[in-house]
Amino acid sequence: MASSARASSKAWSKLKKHAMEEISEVHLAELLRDERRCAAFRATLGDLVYDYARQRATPETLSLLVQLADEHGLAQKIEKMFRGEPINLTEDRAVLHVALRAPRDETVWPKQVRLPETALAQVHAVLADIERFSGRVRSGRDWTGATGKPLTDVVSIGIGGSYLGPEFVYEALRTDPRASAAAKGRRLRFLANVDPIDVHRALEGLCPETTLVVVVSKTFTTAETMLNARTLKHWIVSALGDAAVSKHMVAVSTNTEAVSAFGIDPQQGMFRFWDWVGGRFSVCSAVGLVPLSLQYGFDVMREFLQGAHEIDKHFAMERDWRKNIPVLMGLFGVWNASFLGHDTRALLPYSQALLRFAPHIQQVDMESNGKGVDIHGGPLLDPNATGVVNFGEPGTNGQHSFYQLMHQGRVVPADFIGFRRSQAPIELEGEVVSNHDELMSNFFAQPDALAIGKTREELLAEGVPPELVNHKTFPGNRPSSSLLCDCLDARTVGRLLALYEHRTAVEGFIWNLNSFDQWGVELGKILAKRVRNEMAQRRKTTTKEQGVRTSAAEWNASTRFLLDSYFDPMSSAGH
Ligand SMILES: O=P(O)(O)OC[C@H]1O[C@H](O)[C@H](O)[C@@H](O)[C@@H]1O
Repeated sequence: MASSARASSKAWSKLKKHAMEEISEVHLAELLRDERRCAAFRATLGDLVYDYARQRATPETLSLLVQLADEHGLAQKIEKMFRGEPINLTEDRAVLHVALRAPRDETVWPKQVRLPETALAQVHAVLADIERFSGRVRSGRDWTGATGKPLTDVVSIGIGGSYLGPEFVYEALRTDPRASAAAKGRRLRFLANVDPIDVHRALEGLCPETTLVVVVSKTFTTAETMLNARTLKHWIVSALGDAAVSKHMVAVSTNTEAVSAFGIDPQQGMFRFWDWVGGRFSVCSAVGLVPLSLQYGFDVMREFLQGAHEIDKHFAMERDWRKNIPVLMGLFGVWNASFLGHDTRALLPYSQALLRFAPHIQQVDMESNGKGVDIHGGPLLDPNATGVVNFGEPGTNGQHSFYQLMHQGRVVPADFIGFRRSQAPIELEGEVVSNHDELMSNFFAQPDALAIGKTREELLAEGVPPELVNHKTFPGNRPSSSLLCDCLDARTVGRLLALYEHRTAVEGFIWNLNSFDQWGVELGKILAKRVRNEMAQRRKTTTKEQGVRTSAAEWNASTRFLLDSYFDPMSSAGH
């Protein structure tokens, strides 16, 4: 497929040529002087603005990217996803996270993108359970701890997709006035890492009597999560006895048997999701909805789902790709990686509340598109460009950290995200602007500094000493997009999530890879199991008298040395 897709994709070769012969010759400073282009290079959806005038692209580039999307069957691929066809071929699974946030009556959609009725029924049955359960716990009366005290604190155990998204949403809403009022008197903690330090931190200041533990794991076999779950079970049981588990622990999973074997009654304390929800796309399932509804109440979370759904609808229904925001984001992602050769990109939200957005999108994107073969196991369409390195940090913090490299070092395409209003405004008398306006001044300035830069001539005209001119030159021509929304409320958090989920899907569809499996995480797990077995063995047999048994021969010399040194620092002395 890979080579034939490339051969049959006229747009691919045209884009290569266009990038080399035309785009390499134009500078963003020049492109930004074209008012008509600037006016055309933006898309809006309600209060949300996506401005891509600072992409290194001309109207010709955009036409070719649209052609590329069509040649790669983007519309058909999106349709298959919404209809629930098993597009995750290696696992023979549908990819239906969009059903998690669709209203119950969403079957009125055109049939090309009609979500399966059974999925919608399943989703809404679980949502009703979550609404009921979270209401009971939050009431402080209807579901209490084993000693009758209200469960005011929640520890959500989970890792990867069962952690990153919920934590991003938790942080994003922590300072939203409505969500924070609803969370009054409640605490939500996340326990992800198997590092015992994380247990210590998650439990700091908590008391078993008032704590509810939510064990979140799609498979209910993930080593880290299960050890942490056993650790907290022990914490609860040793304080309150075995019977307390049914009041203090619930599970979110697809694996009923394992939940039951762990000691949680699936009838009473399990919230289901399904194999058609990928871990990193599961925030809108019970994975996020259980802990977040406990913290912020179901009504707030309903708005979050509505926000995500708005984008889903726009993504599925807007067939003019020039107006479809997630499609544009994906097309520029492909353009920057495959045609302009940038293998890194930055996510720069100008909101401290989005501090965990980049880590979540890192998983969404890098676990999805960091692949070595195409969807059929053949060579990749673009072996150099799939799997972009994503990183990010809220502005303005990042400006005082890694922006130096972005301005004068490597070219890192960036997404700037800003808001018209702050979640928590401050206006000081005597200051020229509000604190939020101060923040946003940077949101508007940085993309231009990256795009336009500063020339030698300008510097010399300003009287910069000649020996400093080279140091102070900014080459510019560094691409970015700007997303501007009203305010970071639950609805907008949902919209941001869906935009970035779909960006990844669009890129995967164009690159023709499977964005929905993750075989690359398996080998490390298998090796860790072997090491664990060896460790258990050694801990058993190592005594003072016997000394440390040396590592089994199955390890290479380096691993053998490191293992020996871990067990006995003296063994590495002299090396
Ligand atoms: O939800 P779980 O089954 O515990 O899986 C947790 C995580 O671990 C796996 O290794 C995958 O890399 C992730 O995609 C997944 O989200």
